[in-house]
Amino acid sequence: MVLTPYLISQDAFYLESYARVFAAAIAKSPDREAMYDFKYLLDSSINELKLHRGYAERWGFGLEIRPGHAVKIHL
Ligand SMILES: Cc1ncc(CN)c(N)n1
Repeated sequence: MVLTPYLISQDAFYLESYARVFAAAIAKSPDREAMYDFKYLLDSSINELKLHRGYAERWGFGLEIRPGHAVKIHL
């Protein structure tokens, strides 16, 4: 797969959405074990999002984009 600014931006939207869901899941976790599990997923999403930000900065494009059809149906 060729990484393009559009693909990276769309994936960043996907990752940010998942990160927000995992953050909400931490708040709603029934116990600490569940909190730890969701924190791991939150951290993983944020770390990947930072990689996307790195591409955006290096290649000179913004990550603020509206979700395309594929992302909308994926979420
Ligand atoms: C579509 C999609 N699915 C999964 C991941 C997590 N690597 C991602 N970045 N983008």
